[in-house]
Amino acid sequence: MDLQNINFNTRKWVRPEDLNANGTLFGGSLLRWIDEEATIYAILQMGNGRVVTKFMSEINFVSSAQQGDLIEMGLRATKFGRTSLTMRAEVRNMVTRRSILTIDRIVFVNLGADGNPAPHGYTEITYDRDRLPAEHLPPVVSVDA
Ligand SMILES: CCCCCCCCCCCCCCCC(=O)SCCNC(=O)CCNC(=O)[C@H](O)C(C)(C)COP(=O)(O)OP(=O)(O)OC[C@H]1O[C@@H](n2cnc3c(N)ncnc32)[C@H](O)[C@@H]1OP(=O)(O)O
Repeated sequence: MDLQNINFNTRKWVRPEDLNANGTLFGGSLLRWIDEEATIYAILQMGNGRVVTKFMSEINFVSSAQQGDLIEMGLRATKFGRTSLTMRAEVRNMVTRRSILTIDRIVFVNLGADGNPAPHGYTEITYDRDRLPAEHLPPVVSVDA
């Protein structure tokens, strides 16, 4: 994976409650963190609080992390579709830079107020917060409700 262009933003300290029975970082904790990080990234890129995870390619748990390790999560948009955004993810040890996890493709879909895919209108990455929504959105109203 080309790491040159990945931005590493959020850092985490591996705590006792994040460990599995082997005493290393629990994969479920890692996936929860990366999913949240990726969702925020998708909101920032597509300028909409109403986005959903559509697809994740295979997850490679490259190496484990130990209690007390500092890790950092990196994401980069790789494709702007009409209603979707594809990104790649990498988690690494902040000190040694050893790779911990990679996901080649995470796809998010931008939704309209009706809960259906809607064009987001973007084709380029923003490195700023210019697309960040200013307000929370009401929940999607289902026509079946
Ligand atoms: C004060 C400030 C406030 C700021 C504001 C903050 C708000 C803070 C909000 C927090 C927000 C939390 C967000 C939580 C994030 C979840 O937890 S999401 C939960 C898990 N995900 C889900 O529940 C999604 C369930 N799936 C679905 O609802 C439907 O599949 C979807 C997403 C509506 C898509 O439906 P669909 O029929 O597949 O749609 P379709 O038009 O065929 O495809 C749409 C796009 O997806 C692509 N696609 C479809 N299938 C695939 C596939 N298998 N692989 C790759 N791409 C695919 C298509 O190519 C298309 O892309 P484009 O070519 O348009 O770019």
